Amino acid sequence: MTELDPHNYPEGFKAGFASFVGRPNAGKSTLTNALVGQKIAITSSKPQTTRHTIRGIVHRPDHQLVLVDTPGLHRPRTLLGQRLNDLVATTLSEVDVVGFCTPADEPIGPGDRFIVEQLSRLGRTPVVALVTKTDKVNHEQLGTHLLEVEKLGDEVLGGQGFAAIVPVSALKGHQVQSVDEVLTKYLPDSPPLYPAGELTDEPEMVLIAELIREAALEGVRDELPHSLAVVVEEINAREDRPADSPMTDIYAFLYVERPSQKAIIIGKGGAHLRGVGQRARANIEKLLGTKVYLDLRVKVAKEWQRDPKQLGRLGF
Ligand SMILES: Nc1nc2c(ncn2[C@@H]2O[C@H](COP(=O)(O)OP(=O)(O)OP(=O)(O)O)[C@@H](O)[C@H]2O)c(=O)[nH]1
Repeated sequence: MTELDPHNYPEGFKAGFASFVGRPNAGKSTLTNALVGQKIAITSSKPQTTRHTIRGIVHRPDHQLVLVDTPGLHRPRTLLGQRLNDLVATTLSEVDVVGFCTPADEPIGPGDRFIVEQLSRLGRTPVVALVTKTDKVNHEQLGTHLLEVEKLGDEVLGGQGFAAIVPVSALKGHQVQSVDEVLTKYLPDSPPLYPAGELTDEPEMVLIAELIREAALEGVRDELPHSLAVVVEEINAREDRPADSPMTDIYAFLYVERPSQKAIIIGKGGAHLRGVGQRARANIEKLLGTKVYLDLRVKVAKEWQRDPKQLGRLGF
């Protein structure tokens, strides 16, 4: 990685913000990770795991692209859904370019149209279509999908349609570079916005909560898809540790809506919760680079998805 000093950067340097939107599961987090080159956003095979705006930062010698990973844009159903959509709208009005992600292996549907309609209200912000997961289709299918995407852009975005259409496979690393180049075209001339080496500005607490939530949902997603919230209460560096072997103590609560869900999270004889602790700890140790002691408590918070006070307390 090239060291960049905010006061001393190459002439013509560009820096700015981009955001990926698309239906749940469209591949936004995976693309963010592929661009940044390290696991930052949380990916999963089930929709709507990304609740927070997590930024990945792409550092290159001549530009810096700050990615804002938004939750799946969708029609609001619960209050939580409404908050997510507000978050998406606020985020999108502040970025330099939007990447609309649509998976190559799924037909363009009403969900895509709904999202592009929302994007058409953004005014001057350019929208680039990113056709994701191209490794899952053959050339012919890809061609058909690209034409459909073009048609959608022309119909909904008016005269110009999408600013560009780029096929990409984040999983195979195919065309990831092109996505970076196309998005960078729309960034303003600017000094670097973040120091080199910084990959995300999301507070550690939120990243850790996401890692615990991801571990907790493993194996029980069908039973608890949206009923789980994780709050990290405390992160402390353990005192009296040798300098070459630091340890971090982390205390977190897992909130579910019903006692039956608490039983699922804890599992028979505590087996599920033990597994959650082990999986989450391994990932948190990678994130922090220290050994971790993880204390997890499960609590029932009824109907938290619909209660504004609870939502505020849980950080939404
Ligand atoms: N084959 C293939 N699978 C992919 C690719 N990109 C993402 N996926 C898979 O698609 C699923 C969803 O990917 P995510 O990156 O979590 O999707 P997302 O849009 O961030 O999802 P939400 O957080 O629900 O909005 C995961 O199982 C990924 O492994 C790709 O390029 N090729």
